[in-house]
Amino acid sequence: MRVGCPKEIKNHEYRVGLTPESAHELVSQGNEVWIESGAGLGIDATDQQYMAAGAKIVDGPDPIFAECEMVVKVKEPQADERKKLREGQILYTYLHLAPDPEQTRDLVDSGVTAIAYETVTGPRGQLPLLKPMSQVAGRMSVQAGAAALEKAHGGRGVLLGGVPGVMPGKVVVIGGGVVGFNAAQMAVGLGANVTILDRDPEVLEKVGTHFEARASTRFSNAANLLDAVSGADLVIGAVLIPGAAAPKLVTRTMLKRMQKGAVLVDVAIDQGGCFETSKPTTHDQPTYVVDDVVHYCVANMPGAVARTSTYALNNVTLPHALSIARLGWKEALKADPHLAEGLNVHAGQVSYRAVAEELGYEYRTAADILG
Ligand SMILES: NC(=O)C1=CN([C@@H]2O[C@H](COP(=O)(O)OP(=O)(O)OC[C@H]3O[C@@H](n4cnc5c(N)ncnc54)[C@H](O)[C@@H]3O)[C@@H](O)[C@H]2O)C=CC1
Ligand SMILES: CC(=O)C(=O)O
Ligand SMILES: [Mg+2]
Repeated sequence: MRVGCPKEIKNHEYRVGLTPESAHELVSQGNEVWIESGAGLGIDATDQQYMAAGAKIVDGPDPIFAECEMVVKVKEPQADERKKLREGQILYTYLHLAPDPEQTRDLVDSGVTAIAYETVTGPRGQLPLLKPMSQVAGRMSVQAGAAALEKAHGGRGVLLGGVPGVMPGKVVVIGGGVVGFNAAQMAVGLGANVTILDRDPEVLEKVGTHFEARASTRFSNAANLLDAVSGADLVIGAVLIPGAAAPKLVTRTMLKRMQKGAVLVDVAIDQGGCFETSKPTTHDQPTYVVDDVVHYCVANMPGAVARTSTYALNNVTLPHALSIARLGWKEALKADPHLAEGLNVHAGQVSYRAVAEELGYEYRTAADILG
């Protein structure tokens, strides 16, 4: 198969869909790999390294979208990229369609076969292609929140770890999955006072057993959320209902009860965000203020630590890319029901239930498409 990898064009997105090592694996299994010149520069992977791996370097993204059977990326295709997608082409990348009606419409209109990293499942129902980026974003959320808490950045001037004789900051993590667990690890490590809320008793038990007295757990309902966020210095939004738009758990009314200069980091922003007042921001301008509360809502947090993130991402995306290239998308999805969960759009039809329901499309099951 001819597999192409364009340079990412989202704001401050330095990751790349294929590392030279991944390109080499694809080439050594008999595939052709086309890389846009400069695509790897964000991680210091040069065109020469890709050529040494057996890839062909092309100028600009157009040859890749025009001539490659599969396009491998990191972020959802931006409007300019979507215009270039073709019927029958395979797009393999993060999509986050439920909160994004424009992108969904363009993918449906293009006739592309779009496989979303974030909905591919693992044998125990986990999301293995989302996991490494959630680990990164969870860990980063505490760094981002700690910086935003500084007075010069609009925050209330609290050091999360405190100092001897002065109380530490209060960190509230909503959702104890991968992002939440990693955020809690960092916040606990800094010596903050940490509370994790989730509505899944098994998650509460796992997190409670792991952190023991170093963090508190609370069931997530409206009353407990209001109580927790109203006393918090930093609130991290880390909920997920796979493939669906995030529930708005912290309402505008709750926000008004928060402390002046408190910080919200909404990691769930790529699924629309779990605070009513969240809207996506970029690494260029990561924060804004509503009702005296600082909001950080960057939808591609891992892009800022592109070296760590690109390698962590390629570790989990490459095996499926290899099987799609070897078998073709249809046989690869038939052979692996977990990969089939990644099919979101095919030939003008939406094949992921939560996306179809959220955006009002007819839903056609992947099983039906695969025949
Ligand atoms: N902004 C960014 O750059 C990035 C964003 N993300 C996003 O972060 C979000 C979280 O991802 P993961 O941690 O991997 O998901 P996960 O599935 O591991 O964890 C989500 C947790 O939310 C909990 N939850 C669901 N409804 C809840 C509620 N009403 N109250 C409290 N908890 C609730 C679930 O029980 C689960 O434990 C996703 O939207 C993901 O796409 C991930 C990586 C990067
Ligand atoms: C998961 C995701 O959206 C990201 O890594 O940017
Ligand atoms: Mg994202």
